[in-house]
Amino acid sequence: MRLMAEGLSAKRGEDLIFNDISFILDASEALVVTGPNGSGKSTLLRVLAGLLRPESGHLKLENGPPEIAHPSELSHYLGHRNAMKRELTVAENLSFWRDFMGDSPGGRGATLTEAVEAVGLPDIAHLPFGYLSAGQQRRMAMAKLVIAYRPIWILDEPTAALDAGADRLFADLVKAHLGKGGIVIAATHQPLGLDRTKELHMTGFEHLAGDHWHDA
Ligand SMILES: Nc1ncnc2c1ncn2[C@@H]1O[C@H](COP(=O)(O)OP(=O)(O)OP(=O)(O)O)[C@@H](O)[C@H]1O
Repeated sequence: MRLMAEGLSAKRGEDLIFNDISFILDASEALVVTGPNGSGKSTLLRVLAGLLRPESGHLKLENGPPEIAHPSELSHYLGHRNAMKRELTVAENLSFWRDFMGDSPGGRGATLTEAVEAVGLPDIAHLPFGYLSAGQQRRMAMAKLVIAYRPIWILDEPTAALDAGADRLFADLVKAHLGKGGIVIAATHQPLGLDRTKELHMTGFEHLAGDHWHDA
């Protein structure tokens, strides 16, 4: 599978936030999007997730499932907010997401037990989401990534509120996903602990895109 962004630009209100962004990601590749506050990282991720229409340019998928009209149909999007109902239990929230998202062709999501174990919190799925600490809430939001199978993960500041242990756990989840041929695009101010990533540095109109492979 190959995900290609060609000449993307996006507006917020009347303002052009970024212009002419292109990249190519093959299976097992990660793109880390960096840049100062307000440079357009979240806006770009929302475009990639199909939540915001680009002003110009397009996204293309090569060698993907034939029935897919837009790459967003194969994507998980984890935004700044966790998108979980505070009044429902963790188990109810995750079950909702599993049923709502369904699995993309070519894979199967984890069971509820496997998903909460994957984020290191096997014993609190019966609690209302609102009872959890900020870090526990973020970890449970990550469990959404594995409870329904999606080959493309789009992650906005995924490790905000996480402690060092959860950082490592998250890096392991991402590595496992890449190891199975997944694609990851993550906006972050902190290193994700990945060995090799492509990097896109956003600076408003003057962004630097390229194959900057980093060794950890
Ligand atoms: N809904 C909106 N309406 C109008 N302008 C917006 C909207 N959302 C974001 N913007 C503007 O778009 C620009 C880019 O914002 P964006 O959230 O994409 O930046 P970012 O790089 O993700 O920032 P941060 O590192 O602070 O999360 C900012 O100038 C912001 O004020």
